[in-house]
Amino acid sequence: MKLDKLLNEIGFYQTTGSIQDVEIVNVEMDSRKVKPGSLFVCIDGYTVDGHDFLQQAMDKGAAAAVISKEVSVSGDFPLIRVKDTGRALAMLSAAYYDYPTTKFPLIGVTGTNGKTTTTYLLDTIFEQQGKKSGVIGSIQVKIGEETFPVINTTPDVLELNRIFHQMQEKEAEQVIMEVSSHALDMGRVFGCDYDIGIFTNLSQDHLDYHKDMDDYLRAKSLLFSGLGNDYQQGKKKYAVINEDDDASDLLKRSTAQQVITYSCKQDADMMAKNIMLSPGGVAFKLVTPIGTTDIKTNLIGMFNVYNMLAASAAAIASGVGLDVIKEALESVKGVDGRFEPINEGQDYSVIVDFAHTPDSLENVLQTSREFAERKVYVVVGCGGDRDRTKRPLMANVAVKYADHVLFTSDNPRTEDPVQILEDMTGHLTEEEATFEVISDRAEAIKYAVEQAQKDDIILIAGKGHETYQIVGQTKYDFDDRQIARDAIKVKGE
Ligand SMILES: CC(=O)N[C@H]1[C@@H](OP(=O)(O)OP(=O)(O)OC[C@H]2O[C@@H](n3ccc(=O)[nH]c3=O)[C@H](O)[C@@H]2O)O[C@H](CO)[C@@H](O)[C@@H]1O[C@H](C)C(=O)N[C@@H](C)C(=O)N[C@H](CCC(=O)O)C(=O)O
Ligand SMILES: Nc1ncnc2c1ncn2[C@@H]1O[C@H](COP(=O)(O)OP(=O)(O)OP(=O)(O)O)[C@@H](O)[C@H]1O
Ligand SMILES: N[C@H](CCC[C@H](N)C(=O)O)C(=O)O
Ligand SMILES: [Mg+2]
Repeated sequence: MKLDKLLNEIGFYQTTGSIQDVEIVNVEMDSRKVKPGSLFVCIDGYTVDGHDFLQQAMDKGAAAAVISKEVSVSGDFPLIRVKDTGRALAMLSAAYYDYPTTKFPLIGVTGTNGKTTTTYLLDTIFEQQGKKSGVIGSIQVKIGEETFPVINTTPDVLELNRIFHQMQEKEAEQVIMEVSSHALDMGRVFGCDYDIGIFTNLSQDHLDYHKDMDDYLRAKSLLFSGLGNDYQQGKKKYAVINEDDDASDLLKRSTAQQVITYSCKQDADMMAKNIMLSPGGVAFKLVTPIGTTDIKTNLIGMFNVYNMLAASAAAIASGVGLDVIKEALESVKGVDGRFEPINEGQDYSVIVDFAHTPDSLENVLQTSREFAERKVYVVVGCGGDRDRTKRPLMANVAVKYADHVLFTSDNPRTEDPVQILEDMTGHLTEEEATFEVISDRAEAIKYAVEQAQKDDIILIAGKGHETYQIVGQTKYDFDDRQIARDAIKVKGE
C-alpha cells in the first residue's frame, strides 16, 4: 500500500522527508518486529518509549515512521508527525486492514466479572444457530474451531485489527470481544464499530490502574458512548445493560442507541423469574420481548443467571430465536476454569474457579456455602503488580464464607509473595476465622486436599484456566486443575 494513500486516513499531520511513492508492507508498533518496508509507529508506553527504538526500526528497514516528539534521524527518512501516535495507530491499523469491524457484526462485552463467561455463552448460541463466530478474550482468540493464545484480554489496536482481518478472511459471521477497562482507557479499541455493547457489572478491581471507581466506570462507559451513530445506514445498535447494577443509570445515559435492560429483581426488557438454584445447575423462566421459555442449565450460581440474561439479550438483538437460545444454554457443560469441578472419584468436591475480585469471590463462595453439606475450604491469593486495595477485601470475603482458608500465592509477579500475603491477612485476628498461610500454591492445594473429608468442598480460586504461575518476570508451568488431580490421586492411594 502507498504511504500517502494510508495517510489520507489520519488527517492532521506534518511530514519531513519525502512521502511520495513510499510503499508500505505493514504497520508495526514494535521495532523488534519491523521488516523492510514497515511503517513504524512510535508509542510512548508505560515501560519504554517507542521513539527510543526508531533507529533500531530504521536499521531493520522501516520505510517511514509516525512520531509525536522531536527525534534526530539522518538523511531524508520519511517522518510523519502527529499529536497522538496512539490515535494515529488506531486509524492506520483500521485503514490498513480496510476497516474490518464494519464488515461483520461486532459485540463488545465489558464489566468487572462475567465477560469471558458471557462471550462463551454467546459463542455457543451462535454455534447452535449454525453461524461461525470469532471470539477474543482472556482465555484465547477463537475463530470457529481454531484457537490461539493472547497476552492481553483485549489485544492492542494493531494486533486487534490483524485478528479482525483474519476473522473476516476466515468468514466469521460475527465477532464477540471482551473489552477490558484498560483497553477502553488506553485506546486499544479506538475505531471499533460495535453493533452491540454488553455491560455485566461493576465492582472493585484494577484500582492500581484506575484512579478510583468513578474513573473505572468512566472507562467502562466508553464502550457505550462509542456505540456510533449511523441511523441513516439502517444499522441498529444496542446497549445491553444490567439493570440491577448501580452503574446502570450512568451507562444508559452514555449511549445514543437503543438500550435493552436485563434483571433478576425488577422490571426490565429481559427477566429471569422463578429462579431455582441447585448444586446440579440453575433453572429459571426466561422472559423476553419475543416470548417466554423455561431454561434448565448445568451452570451453577446466581451470577450465571445474569450472564445468561446478558447473552440472551444480545442474541435476541442479533435476530436469534428463543428455541435456539434455550437449546444452546441447556447444552453448555461449563466454561473452562469457571466453577470447574475436578472429579477423580473422591467423596469431597474440588472446584477450580477464576474469581480474583472481592465480588466474584463472594459470589462463588456464597454459592459453595449454599450447597455445602459440610466444611468449605478455600485456597486463594491475590496477584502481584495489581490492585493492592482489593487484598484485605478478598481476605475478608474468604474468612466470612469459608470454614477454613488457605491463603497462598497467585502470580506474585515482581512483588514479594510474603508481602502480598501480609497485605491480605495482616488485619485478620486468629479469633476471626481459621486460616493458614502457605505461600507455595501447590503445597496449599495439596494440604487442602489432605484435610478434606467426605462431603467437604474445596474451592481453589483465582487462576481458573491459567496454566502458569508468574514469579518475577518468569512464567512457570502451573495448573491448579492438574495439581488438584494429582493430590486427589495421591490421597486415594
Ligand atoms: C499497563 C498495560 O496495560 N500495559 C500494556 C502496554 O504495555 P506498555 O505500555 O508497558 O508497553 P511498553 O513496553 O512501554 O512499549 C511501548 C512501545 O514501545 C515498543 N517497543 C518496546 C520495546 C522494544 O524493544 N521496541 C519497541 O518498539 C512497544 O512495542 C510499544 O509499542 O501495551 C502492551 C502492548 O499492547 C500490553 O501488552 C501491556 O499489557 C500488560 C502486559 C498488562 O499486563 N496489562 C494488563 C494490566 C491488562 O491490560 N489487563 C487487561 C485485562 C484486565 C481485566 O479485565 O481483568 C487486558 O486487557 O489484558
Ligand atoms: N456475572 C458475574 N458476577 C459476578 N461474578 C461472576 C460473574 N460471572 C462470573 N463470575 C465469577 O467471576 C469469575 C471470572 O468470570 P469471567 O472469567 O467470566 O469474568 P471476566 O470478566 O472475563 O474476568 P477478567 O476480567 O479476568 O477477564 C468466575 O470464575 C466467577 O467466579
Ligand atoms: N485479567 C486479570 C486476571 C487476573 C488473574 C489472577 N490470577 C491474577 O494474576 O491476579 C488481570 O490481569 O488482572
Ligand atoms: Mg475475561
